[in-house]
Amino acid sequence: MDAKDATVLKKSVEGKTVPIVDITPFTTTGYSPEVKKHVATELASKASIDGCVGISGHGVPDEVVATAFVMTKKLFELPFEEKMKAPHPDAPVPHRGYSGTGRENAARKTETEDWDGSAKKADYEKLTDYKESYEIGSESNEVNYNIWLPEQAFPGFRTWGLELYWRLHETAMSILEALMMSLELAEDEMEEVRALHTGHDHQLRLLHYPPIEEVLRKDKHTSRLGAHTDWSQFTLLFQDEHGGLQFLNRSTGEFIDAVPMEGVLYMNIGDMFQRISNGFYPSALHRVIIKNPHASRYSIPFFVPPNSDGIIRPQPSRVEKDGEEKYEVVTFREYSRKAFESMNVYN
Ligand SMILES: O=C(O)CCC(=O)C(=O)O
Ligand SMILES: [Fe+2]
Repeated sequence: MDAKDATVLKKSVEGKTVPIVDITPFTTTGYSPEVKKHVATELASKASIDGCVGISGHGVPDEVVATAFVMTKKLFELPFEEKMKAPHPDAPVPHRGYSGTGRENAARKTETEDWDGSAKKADYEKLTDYKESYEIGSESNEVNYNIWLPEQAFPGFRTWGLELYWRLHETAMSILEALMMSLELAEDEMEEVRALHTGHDHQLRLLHYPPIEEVLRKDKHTSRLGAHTDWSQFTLLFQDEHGGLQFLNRSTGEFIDAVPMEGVLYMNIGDMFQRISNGFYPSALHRVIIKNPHASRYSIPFFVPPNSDGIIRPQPSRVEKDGEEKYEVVTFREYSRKAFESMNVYN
């Protein structure tokens, strides 16, 4: 890609937005297979373009989402010393607890995949994402075990976090069913994919992006969140009213807005489901730009990775349709270890 193309890639298009699909028939009982098939087909046509789609009818009540943002804000408003009572370790595992600003560099992972040939490696090396985060998982995950604040530091936080985790698990599994139906997988293939999801491997992430004036005072090598793909199967995301999340329009090379809308979550395909689907669904390149520099921005992604021993292979019926196997078999453990190492900034 030459320098001119790279300029285009960095531009975003005003007015063009991410498509929306209503998945109510997958989150509510009583719908016929024909109706579900109709939704799955719509999902296939919309989400296969850029690997992203807005989802309504996802089953998470508005009040639950509103409370989630109240709790997230309260968490990050705690004094730094309090938040550091649940520190993320200086290691990839467990990927849990609180990370202060400047620890991650999401674009670094993607840059190694050469999405933008003009990117100056030295600049990427210096760049850090200016955000703070807190990761929550299942209490039964013994590898990625939770790192909690003491109860008195934030009463009710732990109970709330786990409730939200399991609520989002339900939605995620409904979306998985829709995705599998959209790929027309055989029943044994669906069983193989379902078996990758025991429920204990998701990652609920609470995110805070501070106002930008504060960022600029501290360091010029910062971004809200550099362009990257997720390594999950797929990711669900709620963002506040400030917006800023964008996905790459693969045909034009421009980024399009994921506009905040009540009742809509954004779903993006990650590296693993790109492989499972033999490339039918592309892993979505996304970033967070500054829409309102004066305000804090909050978002809540829910990553849906396969379990860590999971073997990820393009499903045979897709390979047969495509006439070639586009990806080699990988284990999620090895894939995610490499991805995590490449994007973390250790002191
Ligand atoms: O904050 C957002 O809207 C995006 C977060 C994200 O892409 C990530 O954490 O991987
Ligand atoms: Fe992401």
